[in-house]
Parts: sequence; C-alpha cells; structure tokens
Amino acid sequence: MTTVQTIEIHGLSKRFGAVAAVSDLSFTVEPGRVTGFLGPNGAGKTTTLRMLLGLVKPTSGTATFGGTSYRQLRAPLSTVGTALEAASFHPGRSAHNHLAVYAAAAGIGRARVDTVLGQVGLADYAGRRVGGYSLGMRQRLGLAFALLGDPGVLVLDEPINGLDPEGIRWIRTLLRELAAEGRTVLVSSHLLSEVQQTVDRLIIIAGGRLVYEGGLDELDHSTQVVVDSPNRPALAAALLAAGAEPRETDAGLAVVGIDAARVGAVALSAGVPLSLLMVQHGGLENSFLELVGEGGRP
Ligand SMILES: Nc1ncnc2c1ncn2[C@@H]1O[C@H](COP(=O)(O)OP(=O)(O)OP(=O)(O)O)[C@@H](O)[C@H]1O
Repeated sequence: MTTVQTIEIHGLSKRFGAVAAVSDLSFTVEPGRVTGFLGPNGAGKTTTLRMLLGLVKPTSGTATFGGTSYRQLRAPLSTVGTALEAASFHPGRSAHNHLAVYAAAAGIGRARVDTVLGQVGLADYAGRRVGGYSLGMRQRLGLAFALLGDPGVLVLDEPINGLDPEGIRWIRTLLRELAAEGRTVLVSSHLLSEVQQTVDRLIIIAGGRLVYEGGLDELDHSTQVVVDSPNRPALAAALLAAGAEPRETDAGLAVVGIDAARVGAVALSAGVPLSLLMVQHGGLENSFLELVGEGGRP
C-alpha cells in the first residue's frame, strides 16, 4: 500500500447555472475507518466526489488528498482508488482486459489484475464480456479497478447499490478490512440503512450543504425518557422544578435531555411513586430524515 492520506474538503462550492449543487462544504475524512457520505438524491454527493477527483472544476474552495489535488498526484491509481459509475466499462471487453489496460498504463504489474479480480470474487468471470455482467458484477469490477494500484485512499460512489444480500455482506467485510489496514475509505450512499452497519463515521449533506459530521451514536439524539406515576401532576411538578420539560403522551410523561437515572432521582427526592420509567430511542433513520428533510431540504 502506498501512503495513506486524509481527504480534506474546504469551502467547496459548485454552481451549474442557477443550481447551487454544492455550497461551502467543509469536512475531513480520516484514515483507518470507513466514512459514509450520505444525502438524499440530488444532495450533491456525486458532484462533490467528482470535484474531489478532478472531473468537475469547483466554483470555489478546494478538495485535496493531504493538501494535493487529484490532478497533481504523481501516481493517482496507486494513491486513490475510485469507483464512480459502475456502468462505465466497455460492454464488448472482458473484466481482465479492462484491468490489464489500466494496469499497463499505470505501470502496475499484470499479476495484480488477477489478485484484485480474485479479491472481488470475479476470478471465474474474468474472461467474459462486461456487457453480460449483472449490476452487482459491474459493482465488483468497479471495486477491482479501485483496488488495482493498492491505494491508501478509496473513494466509492454508491458501491453497495445493486448488490444482493450476500454481496452486501461481502462488501461490508471488505470495506472494514481495508479500513483496518489503515486506509482512508469514503463510501457514498443515499440510504442510511445501507451503510449503517459498515461505517464508523458519517458526513451528511442535504441541498449541497453539510448537515452532520460525526459518529453514528451521536446521530441518534432523539432519545427520550417516558415516566409515569399514580400521581402524575406531582411528578410533572417535580420534573419542572428540576428543569425538565415534561410532555403529556398516551404512555406517560415524556422528557428529553435528562437521563432515566436522573428522572428516577428527581421522583424519589420529591416523594412521588413511579408506575413507569423507560427509555425510548427514536432511531437513526428518524434522526437522518429529520436532518435531511423531505426531498433533501432541511
Ligand atoms: N452537469 C450538471 N448540470 C446541471 N446540474 C447538475 C449537473 N450535475 C448535477 N447537477 C445538479 O446538482 C444537484 C446535485 O446533484 P448530484 O448528482 O451531485 O447529487 P447526488 O447527491 O449525487 O444525487 P444522487 O444520489 O441522485 O446521485 C442536483 O440538483 C443536480 O440536478
């Protein structure tokens, strides 16, 4: 593996005429973990990745690998592995032929072609025309191409899309292994459920803007405590006095921003008996949808 780099995005913007596809986006992607790049359709993910890979010129801002833009990299294929569009391979040529051409152009040994085809599970289909491949097989070929130069950074656009359940399990394991080897792995998706079990960290955009950067656990912020008492008014008064804002629900009083132990302690010191005390998680998906809003407009 060649040097591992951090992906650095600073004040990145792109306008297509009247459309602000990406607006003042800044984030970093660290080595050693799988980072999910999430957002609904049209959020600006592909445009951001294309700017990062030098395929689209930013209106302003920078996108680099440890300070060096993609076009300035000395050995791009061995520094950054990319899989942008699964369908962009020539249908008349075989997987082996495709990779052999790229390997020769980049000065990568021919043996590496068989290694990566084996790594993605295409060894038995390497001589077949890509035109006959399923979407899942083309995804695997895209990944083989990304891995060809044994790069320290991987940038993958929707790599899980089109895979069957076995393929999804396989790619999850592979991405985790690549990150565990110390590589920087960035994976885009428009579905949180698709990457939830794969990523350690999330970058979420909506309407071209950053709406969240952080871990999965912190994203699930919609946790509430539901509590009740035979003397509900006394419990509500005690919670109010403790600074909480209890809300009446069918199940009891719901409070946020205060944990269950503290709620129990408040009731005890007020001498209010409890009939119910439970923690309810709103769930990651709900938090995600709250952040991105309907149609990607938070
Ligand atoms: N070449 C282009 N010319 C004009 N508008 C564009 C161009 N490329 C992207 N856009 C617009 O920019 C916005 C962001 O698109 P982008 O493809 O980056 O989103 P995305 O998050 O990748 O969505 P998806 O998940 O559907 O691929 C959209 O409104 C899109 O229509």
